[in-house]
Amino acid sequence: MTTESVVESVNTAGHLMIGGCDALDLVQEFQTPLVVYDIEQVRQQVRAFRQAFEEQQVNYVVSYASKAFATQAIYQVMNQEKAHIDVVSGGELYTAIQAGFPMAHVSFHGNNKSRSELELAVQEQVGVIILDNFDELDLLSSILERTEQKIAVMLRITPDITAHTHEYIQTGQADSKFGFDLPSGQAEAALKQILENPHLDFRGIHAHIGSQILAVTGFELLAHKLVELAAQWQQKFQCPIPVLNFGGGFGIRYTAEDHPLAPAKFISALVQTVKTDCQQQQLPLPEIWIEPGRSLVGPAGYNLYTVGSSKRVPGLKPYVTVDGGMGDNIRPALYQAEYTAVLAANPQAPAEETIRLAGRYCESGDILISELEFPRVHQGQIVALLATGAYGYAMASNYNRVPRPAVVFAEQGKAQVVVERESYADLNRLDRAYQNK
Ligand SMILES: Cc1ncc(COP(=O)(O)O)c(C=O)c1O
Ligand SMILES: N[C@@H](CCCC[NH3+])C(=O)O
Repeated sequence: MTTESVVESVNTAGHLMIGGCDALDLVQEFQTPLVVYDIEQVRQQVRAFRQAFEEQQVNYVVSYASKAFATQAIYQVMNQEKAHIDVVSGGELYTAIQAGFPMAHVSFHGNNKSRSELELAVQEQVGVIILDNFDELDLLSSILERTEQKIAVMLRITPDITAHTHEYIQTGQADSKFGFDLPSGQAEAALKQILENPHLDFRGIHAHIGSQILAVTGFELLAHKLVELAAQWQQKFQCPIPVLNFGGGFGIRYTAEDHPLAPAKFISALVQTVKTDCQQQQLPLPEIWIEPGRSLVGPAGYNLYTVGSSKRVPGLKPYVTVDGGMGDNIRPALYQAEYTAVLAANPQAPAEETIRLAGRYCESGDILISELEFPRVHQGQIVALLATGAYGYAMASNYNRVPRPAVVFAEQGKAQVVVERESYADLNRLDRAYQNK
């Protein structure tokens, strides 16, 4: 991919700017590898989705799929922007509690929620639990019976819509581990159980078709499917279906080859389909919920690295290695995900050669960008990987016993650490000597 096609904001010195801060100043202050978020950009994305719904004049919820990047600070930002969140584990839920996030605005997802996770969700009275399977339905029912509590639930169905994206991030195909199957009648059987259970308050139907989706077609198909199902169920069981939740999956631009749609395009196509179908089916218009993860935080994230060693062999594409890699961004190794990078000191510098931007981890597959047209770079220069804000830090590991980077939020020229850089001592904090005498 080419750097020329990337337009990033620069200051008068020609340096990359993130959230009004000079990227080189950020490196000076916080070192590398460093994860930086332009928080205004996050806010703008949330507002763009909300605005798109406002224009359609429907009741809606934008719920941030926090698996994309789950920290107390981002939960605070989402709350300021009136977004709900969805969590998929006790850990994310605990983080949201610590952040003071309103529990009524939390949806709890997951295909194997444990007893203790469900107990925590019930104790905290999260807004809604998205039921994924019969075992969970039984487990939750037993907890509620014992505690004599009630909770709102939605039913996640497998929509059998195959999103045009990487196989590993497809979730809506018929043979998926997520959700209740429709053709076999299992989803309907689950609904009956829910409606018969006085501890469960049925809020609606959920489905998610996949991630990094760049066209509206899948969402329109999903809208047809969920409205039809809602109409059938309402007629058969006389139950209101207050909410249709269409999940997330809205794609973003990683490279010049990606052409994502603006939130307004996705939302108007989705809402228009729901409105038309509801009218045809004589179904009252439900609340429309979405769960964007990647699209809210992805574009706003930057991974800053320092160039270390290079390997240049005549006839072979050079390896230029940075001080991070698959430990802070597993996506290239895991999904062959593509990224764009720029030189922080001069994002507009013309390309001089095609390199492989390699990571520092002991894996041949630890290549962040396998074909990057780039200026000739030297040790000590700073490279910024763009659009790393979703599923980057969130999927970070301590592979090779490398501490995870710090995370900084930059907004209006001010920068603040929101996750400290791990130290070697942090890595050893949970280790215990082996007492084998
Ligand atoms: C149920 C559900 N909702 C929302 C998301 C968020 O997806 P994305 O980050 O692509 O918007 C996912 C992940 O794919 C998901 O499984
Ligand atoms: N982790 C994936 C997305 C997972 C979506 C979860 N349902 C990615 O980086 O693209």
